[in-house]
Amino acid sequence: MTADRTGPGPAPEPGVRKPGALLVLDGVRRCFGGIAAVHVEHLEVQRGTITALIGPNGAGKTTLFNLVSGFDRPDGGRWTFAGRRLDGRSPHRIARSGLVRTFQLTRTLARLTVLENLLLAAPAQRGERLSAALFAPVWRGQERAHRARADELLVRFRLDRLRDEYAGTLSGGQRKLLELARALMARPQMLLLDEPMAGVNPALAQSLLGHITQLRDEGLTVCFVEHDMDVVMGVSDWVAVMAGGRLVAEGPPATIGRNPDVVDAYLGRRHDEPEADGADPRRRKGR
Ligand SMILES: Nc1ncnc2c1ncn2[C@@H]1O[C@H](COP(=O)(O)OP(=O)(O)OP(=O)(O)O)[C@@H](O)[C@H]1O
Repeated sequence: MTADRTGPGPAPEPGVRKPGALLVLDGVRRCFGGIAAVHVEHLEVQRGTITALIGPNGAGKTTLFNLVSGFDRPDGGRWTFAGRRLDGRSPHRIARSGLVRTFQLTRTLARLTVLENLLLAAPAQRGERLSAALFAPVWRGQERAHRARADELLVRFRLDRLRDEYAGTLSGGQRKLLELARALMARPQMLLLDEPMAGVNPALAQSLLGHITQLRDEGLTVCFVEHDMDVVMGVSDWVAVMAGGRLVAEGPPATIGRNPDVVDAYLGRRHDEPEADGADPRRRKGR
């Protein structure tokens, strides 16, 4: 289901209920040294939308991503994905449920080729288990399917010419495309992207944004952390704002840009107000 981006949507209130919510968080808390880095009472992510998660440095955005994807453990709370409880599950189980988070290429992955990176990101192969020696034809069929999926993604992201290059030789933007392609090997329902545009040149950033909206149009749900307000306002259907670990506002991008609480807590000025020097305020970073 793709969200209706033209008709009236959910009210712009923190914690608002949404039709077709895919991810639903309740009372999710994480403390470091007695201080709550995250304390989200209620948050729903609507299926088939692009949701930007914004907030000042230290607001808790990355910690929230780590919790939801199983890479960190909460001190309290629960969340469901497509109606299934996922709190307490391992990152592997969560990814298998269809909720996948991208990571920057590690040094180890940089020493593998682009194609190897994709094949390694494929869902666990049954052939890896000893008992599966009995099922060699099944395993070979799976491997063929993974290769076909990798080829499809290499073409989609225009990385096919680079398939045999070491990932470490790619440009910043090409690495981001590879990270996206790796996440898509498992055919997820929802992607969590942490600053997908960081370190990407403007031309490739446009192409990356095009890919993300295209994936949304095909039914994928995307939630991304971003500091660049230009990107946030240009690409997202919905914006959730965190400050001090809490969800302080949410709404469509235009509404969020005019929300006085958000302006105070984060943006510093109204999104649609010109700066004194005449520069477009959307060029300002939220940092
Ligand atoms: N492993 C950790 N140990 C101790 N404190 C942590 C840890 N991880 C995060 N924090 C603290 O939790 C708070 C939230 O950090 P987090 O990185 O989630 O914020 P953020 O919104 O992603 O910030 P940024 O935009 O700068 O990436 C910060 O005060 C941070 O110092």
